[in-house]
Amino acid sequence: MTLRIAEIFGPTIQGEGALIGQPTVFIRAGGCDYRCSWCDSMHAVDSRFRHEWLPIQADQIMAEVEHLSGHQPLMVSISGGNPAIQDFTPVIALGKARGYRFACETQGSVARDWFSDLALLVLSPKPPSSGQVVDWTAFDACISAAKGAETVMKIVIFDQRDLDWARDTAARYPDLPLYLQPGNSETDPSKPVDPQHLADRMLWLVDQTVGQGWLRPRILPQLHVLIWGNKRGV
Ligand SMILES: C[S@@+](CC[C@H](N)C(=O)[O-])C[C@H]1O[C@@H](n2cnc3c(N)ncnc32)[C@H](O)[C@@H]1O
Ligand SMILES: Nc1nc2[nH]cc(C(=O)O)c2c(=O)[nH]1
Ligand code: SF4
Ligand SMILES: [Mg+2]
Repeated sequence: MTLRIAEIFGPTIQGEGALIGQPTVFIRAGGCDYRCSWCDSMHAVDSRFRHEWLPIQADQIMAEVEHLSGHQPLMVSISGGNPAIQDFTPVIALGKARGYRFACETQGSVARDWFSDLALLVLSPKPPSSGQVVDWTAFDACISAAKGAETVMKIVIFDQRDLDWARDTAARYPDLPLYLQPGNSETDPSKPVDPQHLADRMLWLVDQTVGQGWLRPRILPQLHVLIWGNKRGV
């Protein structure tokens, strides 16, 4: 069975959320059931890039991960696109047998049995600014599919409306650790990011959460964007 993979890269550091700073290899699956207006990974979403998504077998994927990591087991993040539209069971089984651990980033629109094989499931429901509408039944099915696997929620915030939405969403899931990250409005890899702009976005988000007495979320920037801008494969 083959999977459609847009890119495999690393080791780099996890730039977002619960595992920020942790050495990680990324497997970016090709294809997504969403079209977020601000998606920073359209090369793994838009079918215009489909010819770049290699059909590749699970053992070839793990061979590349092992090659990149010098055969040192580490955290592997399965992202995309939406990796949940494909079956990563064999990749995770091969990797775990060799000591690798797996995290997955998904928007929570498709539940998979293999979520329970993960060390961490990152569910990132999409706020109004994305232009997408969350199917909460599917989202709840993702939480159930994770079974015992650690599950966190990470929400991207562009504006006040997103923040109000995140507060309501967080209240529905009082037991999920919650991460907020400011949205990056410049996703063109050929354009530089302005570090002061990113800092200003963080400042606004901290002011509007912690500053207003909402102390539940952890608020983190995209560390990889601070380091490498919108460069691909980092
Ligand atoms: C590219 S997505 C791929 C995984 C999955 N489709 C999802 O959205 O969770 C990985 C993470 O990047 C976030 N993301 C995408 N575009 C972004 C942007 N412009 N600014 C900040 N975060 C962004 C997503 O919300 C998600 O948490
Ligand atoms: N360094 C780094 N950290 C990340 N965290 C989530 C990413 C993603 O695109 O899923 C990502 C990515 O592309 N690079
Ligand atoms: S769900 Fe994720 S990969 Fe798909 S369009 Fe939205 S941000 Fe991009
Ligand atoms: Mg990314």
